[in-house]
Amino acid sequence: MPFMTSHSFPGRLIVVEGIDGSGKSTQIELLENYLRIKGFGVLRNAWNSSQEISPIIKKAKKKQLLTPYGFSLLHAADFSYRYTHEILPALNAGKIVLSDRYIYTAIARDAARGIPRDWLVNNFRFAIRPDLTFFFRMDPALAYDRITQVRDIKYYEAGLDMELSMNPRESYILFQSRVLEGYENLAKEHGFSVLDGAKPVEETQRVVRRLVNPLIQSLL
Ligand SMILES: Nc1ncnc2c1ncn2[C@@H]1O[C@H](COP(=O)(O)OP(=O)(O)O)[C@@H](O)[C@H]1O
Ligand SMILES: Cc1cn([C@H]2C[C@H](O)[C@@H](COP(=O)(O)OP(=O)(O)O)O2)c(=O)[nH]c1=O
Repeated sequence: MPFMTSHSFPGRLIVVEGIDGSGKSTQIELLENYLRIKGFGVLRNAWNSSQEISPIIKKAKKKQLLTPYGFSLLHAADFSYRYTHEILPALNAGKIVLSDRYIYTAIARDAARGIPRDWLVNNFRFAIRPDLTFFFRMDPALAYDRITQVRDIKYYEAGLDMELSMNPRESYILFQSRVLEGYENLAKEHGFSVLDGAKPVEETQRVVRRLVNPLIQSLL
């Protein structure tokens, strides 16, 4: 069964992927502003953000109740809820959906926790192929330094549950290097638009807009 068929909705699905700290939120916010100013209908949609499921994930995090499988299924439930009730309706209405992370996050990140990749891919067989996927490639050490300039690193984003190292920086680099490997394989398989997350924000956003423009001309 072909994995992730392309879609025939009038809208466009644009995805940003990359490890924590690679610049996804920064770029997607700039792109959203750019598109809204040009008069496009835009829906920005983030990983782990549904009203229905993300509170459960938050509670489970606090108590560290679940295993990687448990969290992977909760994140998949959150995604399928948003996909059905937010993403598809927006695409059907001819909107541009900006997805801050997509199923690739689960495949790369949960596989880095030892979950079989085929099982993960199978959980998301229903999802359509995005029209454009940006992957902000980033050295984990640089990403760590960026994040910790503005906030503390999160327990799970550093992979501290994996007991790779007691040192948060070392753990982050080891865990996110595994996630990065997962992304590199997906980038080849799915033809991601790979950008250098270490480049200046404005330079990257210029490239992002240059790649998005041809995709949305017919929506004008
Ligand atoms: N190209 C860049 N150069 C320098 N700092 C950046 C760049 N892009 C983002 N940042 C900063 O790095 C931090 C993480 O960026 P963010 O967009 O939140 O990453 P992500 O959403 O991928 O976790 C933020 O403080 C942000 O301001
Ligand atoms: C909170 C938690 C997350 N995870 C997994 C789920 C996610 O794939 C990954 C990242 O967790 P986290 O960064 O907290 O989740 P999110 O960014 O989706 O809000 O860690 C566990 O395996 N066990 C846990 O207890």
